[in-house]
Amino acid sequence: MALALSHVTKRFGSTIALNDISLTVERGEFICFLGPSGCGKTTLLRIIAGLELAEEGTVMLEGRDLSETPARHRNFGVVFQSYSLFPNMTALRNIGYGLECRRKPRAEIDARAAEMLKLVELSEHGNKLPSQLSGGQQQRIALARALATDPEVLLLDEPLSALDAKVRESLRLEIREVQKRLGITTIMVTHDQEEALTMADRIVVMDTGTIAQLGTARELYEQPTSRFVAEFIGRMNILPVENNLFAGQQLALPSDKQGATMIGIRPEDVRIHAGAAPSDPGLIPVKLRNTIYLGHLAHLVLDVGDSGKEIVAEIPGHACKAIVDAPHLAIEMRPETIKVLQ
Ligand SMILES: Nc1ncnc2c1ncn2[C@@H]1O[C@H](COP(=O)(O)OP(=O)(O)OP(=O)(O)O)[C@@H](O)[C@H]1O
Repeated sequence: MALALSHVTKRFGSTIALNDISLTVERGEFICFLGPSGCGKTTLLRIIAGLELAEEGTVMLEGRDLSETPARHRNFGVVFQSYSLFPNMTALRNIGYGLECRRKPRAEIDARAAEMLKLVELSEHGNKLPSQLSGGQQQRIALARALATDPEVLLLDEPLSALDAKVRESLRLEIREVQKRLGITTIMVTHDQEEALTMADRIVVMDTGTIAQLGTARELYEQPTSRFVAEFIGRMNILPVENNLFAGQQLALPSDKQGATMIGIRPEDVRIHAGAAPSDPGLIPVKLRNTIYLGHLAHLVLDVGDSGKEIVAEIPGHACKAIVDAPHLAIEMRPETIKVLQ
């Protein structure tokens, strides 16, 4: 294990920014802290970086307690949201700056800066000033600068959020590729679930200073343990259940899910039966309120009987017409697709 946080707590006045956070990060792993604004993800990253002090708890790197180690001696590479490059220095000098501070020989600095520039595929831009580079290029220089000192851990604080969507998407893949090639342990803060899902080995979903759930993208999507996570990762229909009944219909809940009061079902798991007789057992009659056609797929907004509840179903775009034209519609919720939530 590379990094171990145990019982980290941080308050700002009466605000508890972090409440008893414990987690471990494996060597070479890419971890994302994901959560809504104010949940504490930046504070946690800053505590790991040594830019903020935890009131309680410890941060250990490879078994060493970092509590007494100031930020500049932690050998972490950090990239912030704003590129924070020195505007009067060329890309190459920006990259080599950390090595200059460490008083490395000039030849070593130049060679390393050129190597890092190549790594982020900007070799032909080394002599440009930041103002002569695009936002995406500046952020790649910032990444190269963070990596130049050969840090033990790379910390990324919303590094892509200032960039437009297209650049962001290509940089996601590029950062991930560089991270994998170097095998560097990396922690990234983001509030963008898609970013976390596409980049991270494991995701720490945070909610008001606590860890709501920690897992791979697939675990979080397929087995969310709470409503918060279920709604934060992907789309989820949240439905109230009483005595295994939903909207007056008996649900076929498996034995370990009996007694649930709230269930979730993903739109793509809601099965539509077009033309089904309303009384078919196991089916719940619905009425189509709205169709959102997105080309390869469509979202159907369905009213469940007279219950006042709605369910969103996702279907392939080509199946849309038959459903819209059907005289009766019903949905089926297969037990294995139903998630019990708290
Ligand atoms: N320096 C500070 N002084 C006072 N309160 C702070 C300070 N820094 C953070 N907070 C509070 O601590 C909580 C966690 O803040 P933090 O910046 O870590 O959240 P975040 O999840 O990174 O949010 P965002 O996505 O908006 O950056 C918030 O309630 C915030 O207002």
